[in-house]
Amino acid sequence: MDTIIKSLKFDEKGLIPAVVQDWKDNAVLMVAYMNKEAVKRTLKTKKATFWSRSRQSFWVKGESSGNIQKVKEFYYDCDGDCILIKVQQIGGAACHTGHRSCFFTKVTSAGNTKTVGKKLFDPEKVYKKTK
Ligand SMILES: N=c1c2ncn([C@@H]3O[C@H](COP(=O)(O)OP(=O)(O)OP(=O)(O)O)[C@@H](O)[C@H]3O)c2ncn1[C@@H]1O[C@H](COP(=O)(O)O)[C@@H](O)[C@H]1O
Ligand SMILES: [Mg+2]
Ligand SMILES: [Zn+2]
Repeated sequence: MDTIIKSLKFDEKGLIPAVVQDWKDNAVLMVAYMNKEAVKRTLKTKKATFWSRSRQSFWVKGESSGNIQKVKEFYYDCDGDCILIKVQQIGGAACHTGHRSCFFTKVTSAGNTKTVGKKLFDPEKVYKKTK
């Protein structure tokens, strides 16, 4: 565990980005940040755990929606400044908007934006209390 932590480069705020991919079809689901403790918790519990910059707290993805991410594989890149986890996405959708992936806004070649894919759940219903 400590060897892994030492191989990772955390930024000046103690964070490292983590790309989350679906373990079956490699769809890119979301990007979030981990600190050292979030990396440790993710490896130990096999549940994707991040540091939420907006909430300044640990965030076990799915803690309120139930859409947890079971970690199947854990990678870091050549220079240790980015994590890649392959997960089994419980509930099918990673994004809090109800989309499967956070990357549902496509910039077209003409320079416009287009929403890709459909919502798999209604966030109003899944996240009962509003932020
Ligand atoms: N559920 C999500 C969620 N799922 C995916 N993402 C994406 O994960 C990234 C990190 O989100 P955060 O705002 O938590 O953290 P951050 O990026 O460090 O902070 P910001 O600077 O973006 O505000 C963003 O790109 C989001 O699009 C989510 N971001 C926030 N949430 C919120 O997290 C809470 C718990 O949700 P569950 O984990 O699904 O139970 C709810 O309040 C949700 O609204
Ligand atoms: Mg963000
Ligand atoms: Zn999202």
